[in-house]
Amino acid sequence: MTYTAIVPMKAWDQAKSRLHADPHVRRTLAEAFARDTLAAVLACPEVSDVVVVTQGDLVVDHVRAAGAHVIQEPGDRSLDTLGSAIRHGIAWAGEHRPDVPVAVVPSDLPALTPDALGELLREAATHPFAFVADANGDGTTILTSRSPELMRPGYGPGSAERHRGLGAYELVAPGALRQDVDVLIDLAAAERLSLGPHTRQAYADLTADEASALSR
Ligand SMILES: Nc1nc2c(ncn2[C@@H]2O[C@H](COP(=O)(O)OP(=O)(O)OP(=O)(O)O)[C@@H](O)[C@H]2O)c(=O)[nH]1
Ligand SMILES: C=C(OP(=O)(O)O)C(=O)O
Repeated sequence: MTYTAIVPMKAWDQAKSRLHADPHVRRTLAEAFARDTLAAVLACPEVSDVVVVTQGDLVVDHVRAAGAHVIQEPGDRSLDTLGSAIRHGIAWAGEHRPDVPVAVVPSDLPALTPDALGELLREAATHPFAFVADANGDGTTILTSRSPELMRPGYGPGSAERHRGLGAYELVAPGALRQDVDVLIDLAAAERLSLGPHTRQAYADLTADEASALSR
């Protein structure tokens, strides 16, 4: 069973505001999380197409070179920007791969690995609609459905409860699939699990001043 993966990816200079870091550090980390997440999704044997939805020009160049499809979000979007980005991805899947299962994979999972994702997607395929709660338990990382038509994204604060309410089955998943990075403490938790190579390098490359400002 293969999947269409939909990866929402904010422009790197706009992403990860809750890290409360210097703009250069924030952008560098956001880019590294996104590159590691995308590399893991592209290398996952259960994924046949990867669709990245973004407004970022640099993201577009990287994503095309990496071998994924790109959907550029229109500028005039509703307030629910993550939801509308995902809906663009679902529309692509509905048009091009209507009978293929779908997985939404946010681009802030730097500990994600192709094998862990593959195992999860095989388990998810036994449920019409399913989700993975984030490491805190209140949010959602990965959301899956057996077809684009069955996908009901409810991302945003408190989304685990919302996805349960929408009938999604809660998948048991290892930390690598649950550890999104929203705030600094999440980065330390992802490091304990094992960071992807881009994030490991970006973290190691922080100057002593940047690292100490980040942890303050
Ligand atoms: N294409 C697109 N992706 C988004 C949008 N909002 C969030 N995302 C992506 O969805 C994932 C989960 O979103 P968040 O955890 O809120 O990440 P974020 O918006 O970068 O972080 P904050 O600025 O701290 O809210 C991240 O990988 C983001 O890149 C959006 O408006 N458009
Ligand atoms: C988008 C979500 O949350 P966060 O921004 O906290 O990752 C979510 O969990 O649905």
